[in-house]
Amino acid sequence: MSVKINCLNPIAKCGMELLPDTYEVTDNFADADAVLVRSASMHDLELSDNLLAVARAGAGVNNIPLDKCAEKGIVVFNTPGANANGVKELVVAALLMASRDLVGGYNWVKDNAAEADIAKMVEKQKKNYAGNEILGKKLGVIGLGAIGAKVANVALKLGMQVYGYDPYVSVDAAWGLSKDVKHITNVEDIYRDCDYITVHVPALDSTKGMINADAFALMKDGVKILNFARDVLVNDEDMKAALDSGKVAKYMTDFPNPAIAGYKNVVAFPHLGASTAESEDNCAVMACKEIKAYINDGNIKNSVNYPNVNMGQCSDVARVTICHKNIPNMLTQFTGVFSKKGGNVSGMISKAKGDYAYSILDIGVEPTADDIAELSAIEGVVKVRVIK
Ligand SMILES: NC(=O)C1=CN([C@@H]2O[C@H](COP(=O)(O)OP(=O)(O)OC[C@H]3O[C@@H](n4cnc5c(N)ncnc54)[C@H](O)[C@@H]3O)[C@@H](O)[C@H]2O)C=CC1
Ligand SMILES: O=C(O)C(=O)COP(=O)(O)O
Repeated sequence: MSVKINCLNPIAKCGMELLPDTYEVTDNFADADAVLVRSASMHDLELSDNLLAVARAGAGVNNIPLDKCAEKGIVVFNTPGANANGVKELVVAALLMASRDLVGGYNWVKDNAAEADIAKMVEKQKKNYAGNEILGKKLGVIGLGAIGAKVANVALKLGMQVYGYDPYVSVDAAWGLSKDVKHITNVEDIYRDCDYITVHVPALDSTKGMINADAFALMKDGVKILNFARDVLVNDEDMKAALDSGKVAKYMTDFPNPAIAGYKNVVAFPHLGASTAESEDNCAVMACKEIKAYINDGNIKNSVNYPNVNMGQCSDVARVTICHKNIPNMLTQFTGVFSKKGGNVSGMISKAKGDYAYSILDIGVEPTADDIAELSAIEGVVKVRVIK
């Protein structure tokens, strides 16, 4: 079995090295069985019928057409938490940079580096770059997933009072969260009370533009906003008005766009959150393991559009996997294809996620082309694969 992998972004070598020798890298997207991607947008790409899987080496999947992939039986993975520490550390830097005018001070020194009496000038100039401390200040964290929980915990260690809001927090993330984070159930309490607000939610229809004029109206004057999640979470025009009025003292973001890049009191970075050697390695390793487990054994871990399913390795004659719609009466139809010719189904697992489901069947007979055609013809079946 030869498997063709296409990388839409560079993927760290230590991940690629985990792929077996039977895998080869292709530059041709249309030819690929599996795709590895970071932030490259896939929305305008034609998805071929042979494409089985996409692994996003990272967290956010807003660059991938998830529904279109599900409809074509393309399983999309991400790498939960693999770059969270990288982002957390950059957010800590941003918290400090929002408080001390490191950028202004640094630029002043650079501009005056040739002055012979610079050491003397510094003592006169420094008042222009004075700031405040974060100790004792209130930080609101919106979204307590892999990144938000880490940011909340480290901010407590830096002496901040931390307010956390996440109505859908996972059990894992909640376990990792310090009990000293104040549990907020109405996001407006964060807007009203906090000196710093940081957002760590995915870009969804429900979160787009959430930081807008209504939210600013509730906030303290001089609030500092940190956005290391996605630019679309913030309404740019409302942000510019809030910066103009002084409602927002600083907007720290990893997502510059033409509307806010270069705007007064905006400090923007070129999407650096996950750009550390450690995060890139962690994401690549997790993504490549996910692809290998799916392509070689049909097992799904960390998918965002199909359910997680693990049936280990096949010890019977053959394994057939089926991506299908989450509708009644599918399993009896699947087993029927094999049982009517005396084929024993020795193992079966089926799980659903939203409108889609995924089933694995281990069987005691070699499936024929007719069997596969029969399975594929069942209404609601999206993709059938013979693994072994
Ligand atoms: N700057 C960068 O380089 C990076 C940015 N990101 C961005 O950060 C986001 C978060 O990443 P992770 O923490 O790893 O993801 P995660 O999936 O672990 O956490 C997201 C959290 O947001 C919560 N959430 C969803 N809707 C919400 C709402 N309306 N209000 C409050 N909470 C809500 C979820 O319940 C979940 O706990 C990603 O989706 C991505 O957009 C992620 C990694 C790197
Ligand atoms: O993981 C994420 O959501 C990120 O934003 C990181 O993006 P990147 O892999 O650095 O292009």
